Amino acid sequence: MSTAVRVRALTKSFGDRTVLKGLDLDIAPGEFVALIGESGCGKTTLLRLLAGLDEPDGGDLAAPPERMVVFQEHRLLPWRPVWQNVAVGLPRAGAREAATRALAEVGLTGHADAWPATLSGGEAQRVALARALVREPRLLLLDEPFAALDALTRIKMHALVRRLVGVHRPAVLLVTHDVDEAILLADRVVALREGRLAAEHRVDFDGERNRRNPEFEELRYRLLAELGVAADAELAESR
Ligand SMILES: Nc1ncnc2c1ncn2[C@@H]1O[C@H](COP(=O)(O)OP(=O)(O)OP(=O)(O)O)[C@@H](O)[C@H]1O
Repeated sequence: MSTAVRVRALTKSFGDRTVLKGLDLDIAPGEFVALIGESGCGKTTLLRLLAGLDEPDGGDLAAPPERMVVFQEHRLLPWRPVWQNVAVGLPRAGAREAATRALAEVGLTGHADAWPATLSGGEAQRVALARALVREPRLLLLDEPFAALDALTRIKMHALVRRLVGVHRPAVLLVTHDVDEAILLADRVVALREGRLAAEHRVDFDGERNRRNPEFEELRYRLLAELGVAADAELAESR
């Protein structure tokens, strides 16, 4: 089987704190994997290694060079209009057309000449998504890209990302601490705990993929149990 991402026995420490302790992970071409885990467990550390932004201490890591990252904050250049933010780094010939197409895909056709500062948080994240997808990456790395958005915008972004990923078919690693988000979006959910993958589940429900499906609820509680927070979640929800 071909893989987009292949990670074996990956280790990473910061000072005397070992964050990744021999982690294995494969992602197939076009597969959408969500990585969940408690705050500080090393999710962003893994994503940064896959993005080539940091070096592992040990183990093997193979990821395609055609990779793009969308972060929690949009990281747009404030001194460039929206279309130039999308086109940044593209060959000059055809850059405007490519940016225009990408902005249309994320529903921002009318905003090509706007300045980033005039965008809402959700719009800015859609520009960041357009900037990533316009390059047709083989690997799309999403580091909690919806965490700073309000709940209604987040719902819309979930639908948009699912649609766009279905069209462009990159391999995706979504880092999130939101179990529901992971189950709603991913083909496979993996849980990181104490430096290793503690669990993984394929999301292939018989019924529809929404919170009303009992299969959704069952997987959600199983994942919360595997993360060690199921009892806390039940307590919080019974209030
Ligand atoms: N550059 C760094 N220098 C020192 N320590 C770091 C560095 N980057 C991460 N760490 C530490 O590594 C651990 C894992 O951090 P990481 O950001 O990967 O966690 P996370 O699972 O993404 O957390 P969160 O969900 O809160 O974003 C934390 O204890 C963090 O303080």
